[in-house]
Amino acid sequence: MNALAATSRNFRQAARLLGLDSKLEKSLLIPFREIKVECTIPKDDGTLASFVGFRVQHDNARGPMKGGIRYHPEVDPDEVNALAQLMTWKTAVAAVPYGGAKGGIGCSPDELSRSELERLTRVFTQKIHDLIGTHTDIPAPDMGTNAQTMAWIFDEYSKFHGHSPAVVTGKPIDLGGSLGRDAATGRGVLYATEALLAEYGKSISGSTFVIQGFGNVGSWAAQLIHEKGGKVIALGDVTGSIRNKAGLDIPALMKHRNEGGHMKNFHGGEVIDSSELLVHECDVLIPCALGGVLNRENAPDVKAKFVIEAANHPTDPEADEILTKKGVIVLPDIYANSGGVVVSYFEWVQNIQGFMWDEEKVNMELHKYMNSAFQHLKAMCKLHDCNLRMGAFTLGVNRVARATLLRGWEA
Ligand SMILES: NC(=O)C1=CN([C@@H]2O[C@H](COP(=O)(O)OP(=O)(O)OC[C@H]3O[C@@H](n4cnc5c(N)ncnc54)[C@H](O)[C@@H]3O)[C@@H](O)[C@H]2O)C=CC1
Ligand SMILES: O=C(O)CCC(=O)C(=O)O
Repeated sequence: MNALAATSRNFRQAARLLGLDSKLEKSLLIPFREIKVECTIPKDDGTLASFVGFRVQHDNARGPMKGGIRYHPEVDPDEVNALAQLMTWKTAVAAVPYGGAKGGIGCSPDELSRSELERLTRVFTQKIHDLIGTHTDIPAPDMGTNAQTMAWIFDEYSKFHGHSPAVVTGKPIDLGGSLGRDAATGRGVLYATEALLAEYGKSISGSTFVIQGFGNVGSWAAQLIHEKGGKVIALGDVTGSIRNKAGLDIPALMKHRNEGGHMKNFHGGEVIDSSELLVHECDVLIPCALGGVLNRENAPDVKAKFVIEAANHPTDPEADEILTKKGVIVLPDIYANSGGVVVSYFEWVQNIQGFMWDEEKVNMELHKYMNSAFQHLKAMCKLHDCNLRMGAFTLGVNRVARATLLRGWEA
């Protein structure tokens, strides 16, 4: 089942639990707007290269649409659509005043030079600049993009609309980025994991972790878990996977990666086959890379007691059922990885106010938002006698449905 079918299925299940009117259900599912643009750039060698860029704006009942931009070869319209829909429920679960959107360009960022990436980002921005905006749709980083990408979008957009730092979040600090945004998704994952483990009388320091992905989300999650005394015993990325039963030295691994080193060349761990990573023995498994990595093939072999969905849509519905039957507790993406969009909201607020918060305030507010969302999520699980995924979906969908009904449809 592809990401869109899976996300829509979860939405429909939640709509049924909430007893939503079928017409409202249909209207909430259809995206507000789908944008597809051709982006042609001259490569450094003078030849032309064409790419397809997407932005799906799913819903704006609760506020301007919000969501990242992904650069990855597997970006396709259905996936972007699913990710945009997830953003609508995620911003509602997090209780930030936004709707949902997502964008992407089908490309391999590792195979493009910095200047090619800059040209591609600027062309994409030229094609969508009149459809995004501080109070319309606010992009942010996702897989394959980063603060530099956001700086180029901000600069290109500002050529058309004047100085507009709040049109994107996840910017470099020097351009109005928020302190703490770079770490925010990983930090949110830490707070969410702490809240979940506490329900079972467990803690970070007494647990072992396996992490897939060592980019923005995975490396921050690993570092913060390591600082809290958690033992990261296996870790993998696109360059390979490693393990160390005594716990990997995460700061040393960060240094190794920052110097361009591949996983398999890191001396502090034993190389394992990447197919072993997700089924490795551990207390907590944290996928922080691609979607659909937990599926019916590997789910029966998962040994973790908890799965924290730091990636978007890492568990397909078949795997979800298998894991539930096995008694594995899955903390869903629309709550677990919401720390990024929460601090994006703080960045947007700071840009609009023209006032910068210190990092302590950012982290303290993030903690409050993550804990409050967890309490609301638990309450929905109790009310609807459902698992955490349905608890999160009913929480998010109900808030968006209420906002939609209050706004009405009169022309
Ligand atoms: N950056 C953010 O603030 C947020 C990101 N997310 C989600 O978190 C996930 C990761 O995003 P980022 O860390 O931002 O991306 P990133 O581009 O910084 O890092 C991606 C990581 O995934 C690894 N990876 C890629 N393909 C892989 C494969 N086949 N097997 C194993 N590892 C692989 C890469 O090596 C890299 O370590 C995505 O699902 C994204 O949608 C969710 C919320 C916010
Ligand atoms: O920070 C944001 O606005 C959105 C981040 C994102 O794309 C996500 O949460 O999946």
